[in-house]
Amino acid sequence: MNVFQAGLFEGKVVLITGGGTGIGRALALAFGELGAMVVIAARREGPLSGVVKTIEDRGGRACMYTLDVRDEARVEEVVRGIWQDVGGVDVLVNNAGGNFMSPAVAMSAHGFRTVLDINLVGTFLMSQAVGRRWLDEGREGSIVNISATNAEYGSPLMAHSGASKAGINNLTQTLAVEWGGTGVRVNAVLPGPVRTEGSDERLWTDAALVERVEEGIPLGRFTTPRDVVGVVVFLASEAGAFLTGSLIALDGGERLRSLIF
Ligand SMILES: CCCCC/C=C/C(=O)SCCNC(=O)CCNC(=O)[C@H](O)C(C)(C)COP(=O)(O)OP(=O)(O)OC[C@H]1O[C@@H](n2cnc3c(N)ncnc32)[C@H](O)[C@@H]1OP(=O)(O)O
Ligand SMILES: NC(=O)C1=CN([C@@H]2O[C@H](COP(=O)(O)OP(=O)(O)OC[C@H]3O[C@@H](n4cnc5c(N)ncnc54)[C@H](OP(=O)(O)O)[C@@H]3O)[C@@H](O)[C@H]2O)C=CC1
Repeated sequence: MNVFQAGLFEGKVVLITGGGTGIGRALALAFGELGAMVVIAARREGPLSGVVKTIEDRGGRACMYTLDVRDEARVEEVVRGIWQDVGGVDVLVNNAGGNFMSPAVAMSAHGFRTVLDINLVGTFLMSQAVGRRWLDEGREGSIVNISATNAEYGSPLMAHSGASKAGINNLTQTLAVEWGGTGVRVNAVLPGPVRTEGSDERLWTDAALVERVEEGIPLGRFTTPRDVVGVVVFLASEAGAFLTGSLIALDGGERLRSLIF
């Protein structure tokens, strides 16, 4: 992260959902190193407290809330608590997400809804709870949604995830238009495949599949959490001040692989 100025987010509060593991953890540690007050929120206390401790051990500031992004009442309670405890939020990263592999014909309606609820409805609820306060206070803010390249060109074995991420892309652009007048920016990053705790357990379990996918990526490797950090920090910073409604694919060209024959 040393391409970014030290103290870039000094005085700013950055709220990251799903900040206890994977991409969210990498984001939390990076924003902590850049001086932000980092607030992380997810269901499990264990991973969250580990990240808070690491940030504090490195001299940064952080706190945590347990919440399920599908629970509207709890989302409102947590966001109200954040406003009381640390004075508000400057950057919201909607990173919490769920996925599993299943052919569409075998997927239960509950399984489909579960992923839609976490990814799309959760992103809406968090954005609404934070955005309402920004609009009421005339306060500027930046939302970065973690989408995925499976939002585009179909999403075999991940019908729920692809549909939810396509919804996130559209929601990103709608909120960018509705809220732009008050200085609220809303953007999305679309990573390609990333190796993380959650995805290794649920998606990248087959070594042959991983190898095949990796071979098809023009830049020759999976996206890393560090790649995601660079783009999210850029979008949330002053360098991204004129970007809103942007959907940035971050996949080493993986989504274009079908163009090579
Ligand atoms: C280009 C690359 C594209 C990749 C894009 C995106 C990648 C990622 O998102 S990776 C992130 C992976 N991390 C996670 O998924 C972490 C969070 N995940 C979870 O908590 C669970 O996996 C969850 C999504 C299933 C949600 O958990 P929970 O709320 O506890 O839901 P249930 O366990 O009660 O299950 C609900 C429903 O879904 C069915 N189901 C769950 N897993 C599977 C599976 N592997 N195969 C088929 N069906 C599954 C489950 O059976 C329930 O349905 P019903 O049985 O009909 O009740
Ligand atoms: N890995 C990949 O290949 C890709 C991932 N992405 C996206 O990146 C984001 C992060 O995923 P990744 O780091 O890989 O996976 P992880 O499973 O490591 O992280 C997901 C995080 O979301 C939290 N979470 C899940 N469900 C909920 C919920 N209902 N309420 C609150 N928090 C929740 C989890 O914490 P807890 O269980 O404690 O709630 C966990 O910390 C997701 O949005 C994912 O879709 C996008 C493209 C590719």
